[in-house]
Amino acid sequence: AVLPTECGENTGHGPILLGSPNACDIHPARLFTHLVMMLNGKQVANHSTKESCWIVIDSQVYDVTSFLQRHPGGAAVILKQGGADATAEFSKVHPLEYVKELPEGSCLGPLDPKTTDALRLPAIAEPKEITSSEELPHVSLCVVTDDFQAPAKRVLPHRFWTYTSTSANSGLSLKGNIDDWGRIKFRPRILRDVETVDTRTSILGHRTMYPFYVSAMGTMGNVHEEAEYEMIRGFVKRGLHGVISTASTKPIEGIMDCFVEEQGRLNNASPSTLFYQLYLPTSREKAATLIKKVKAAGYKGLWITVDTPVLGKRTADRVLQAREALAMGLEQDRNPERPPASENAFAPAYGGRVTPGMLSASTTWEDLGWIRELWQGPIVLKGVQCAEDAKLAMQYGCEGILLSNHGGRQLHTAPSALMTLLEIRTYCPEVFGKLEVFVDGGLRDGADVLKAICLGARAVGVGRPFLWALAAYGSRGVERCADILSEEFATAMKLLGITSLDQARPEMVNASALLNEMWRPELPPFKSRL
Ligand code: HEM
Ligand SMILES: Cc1cc2nc3c(=O)[nH]c(=O)nc-3n(C[C@H](O)[C@H](O)[C@H](O)COP(=O)(O)O)c2cc1C
Repeated sequence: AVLPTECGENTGHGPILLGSPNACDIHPARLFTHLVMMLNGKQVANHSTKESCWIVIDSQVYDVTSFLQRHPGGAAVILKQGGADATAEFSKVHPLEYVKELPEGSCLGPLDPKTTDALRLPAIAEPKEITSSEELPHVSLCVVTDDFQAPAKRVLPHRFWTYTSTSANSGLSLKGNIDDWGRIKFRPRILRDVETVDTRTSILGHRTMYPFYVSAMGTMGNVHEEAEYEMIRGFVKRGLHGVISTASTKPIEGIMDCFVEEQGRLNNASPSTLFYQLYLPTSREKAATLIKKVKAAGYKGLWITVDTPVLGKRTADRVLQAREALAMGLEQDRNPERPPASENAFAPAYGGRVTPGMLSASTTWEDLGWIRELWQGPIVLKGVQCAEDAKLAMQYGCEGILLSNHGGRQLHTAPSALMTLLEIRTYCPEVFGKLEVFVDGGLRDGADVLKAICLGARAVGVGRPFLWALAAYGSRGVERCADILSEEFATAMKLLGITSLDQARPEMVNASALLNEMWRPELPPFKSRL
């Protein structure tokens, strides 16, 4: 028998090494074969149909035929890679360790590195409108956050643009988020000395330069190859905090390492902190493992997303997925409403599909008990949308609540965060003294942040503007986006007549237009006196 002799190398006729860093779990029945031969690129290239689909990931060959219809992201995206090296495409959306989730026996063995030229090329990826950032307007021409949209749209493949820019159902929640900021007006004070202003505050005890932070956004690898790393490089330089998504492209620990490295480069002068956004998997064991990992990595707060027991209806993504499936000859792509029974350990990513095992729809308030025991740090509920739940969060001892409708991506016609903020002010103002209240959704102008602060919010989360800035200009864009918001914010403070955030008062804004539409408990039946 031929035994493994060396690590990670193929001599052409020698054995293949199990235990090499990228060796997969080869089915025992195939073990012997794998000890003596590698797979040839030409052989792999012959398996590019839905009847037999092989792909290469990280130098290993996988038979994914049976997995095609079970892939939560749809069959078409994998079939496009049939007979080809899928590593690049795969790494854009999943950590490499995801391959372990393929059905047992899928790994056929290593690819002979001398035969990679014989592999198929993946079906042509959607061309970007432009390929070089030099063709984009100079970053300094972005003077309001909306200016990042057009460059991002040009750089991103259409489906990723769609994924980031659209929302649920007919898009009314997203529109409401954006519009409501404009419906609150300032009531400025004059003739106060506003020569210098202090824009600093703290979030969960961590100092920040400005009362806004970068919202949790999944699968950033779609918008920039350095994904979360590049986003971090931008916002740490500006002293902002960031919330890292469970659905991140890069691993939990890698993201923290990048953060620490960036901090080191700045001589630890940036007050930035990383928090972690948690999507609770259905399996408590998996959830516990994840929480322990997050804690060990050093994240400072757990932001549990509570507005996503299931994924909202991402209409535009659905259309694209149906088109893509048809283009690959898959008339019936997997019905998004009927996910495969198998469970997997990963975060919901994107694409508007239901992802089995990754979102617990049965979570209740009582679950906060065991989560807290494991986590033992500050907890923020992300996605509180009415006064009653704000009060419950207070009673359950949460350190914070984030009023949010998930950027309009979840419940159709869900209230904007500002509407919920007003509801809380009206029906349970005691909440403000007990926990920190954050808002997000549709914030595009730094001046608007100040309205939320006047109404009692601690800070505002900003999502898409940072994502688009990252897509078009990398960390430079993120810095620029932070600069735009901070300059607008500081200017607004001066024009409103305040020099520090503790001077921001509810009477400095006129929220009557929103208050008129705010929910009210049903009045007793009206009795006519006539
Ligand atoms: C190894 C096992 C795999 C697992 C467990 C897995 C899991 C997932 C999950 C959970 C999603 C997110 C769906 C959503 O939230 O909408 C997804 C999407 C996606 N996956 Fe995979 N995947 C695997 C393999 C692959 C492979 C081999 C490829 C090929 C390159 C791939 C490419 C993609 C793409 C492009 C999407 C986005 C789909 C869309 O936008 O509709 N995945 N996958
Ligand atoms: C592309 C994209 C991905 C997102 N991914 C997540 C996520 O993984 N987890 C989460 O809790 N919220 C996620 N959100 C919601 C944001 O955290 C935030 O609530 C929202 O984007 C704020 O609205 P804005 O984008 O209009 O600023 C995502 C939003 C977008 C646009």
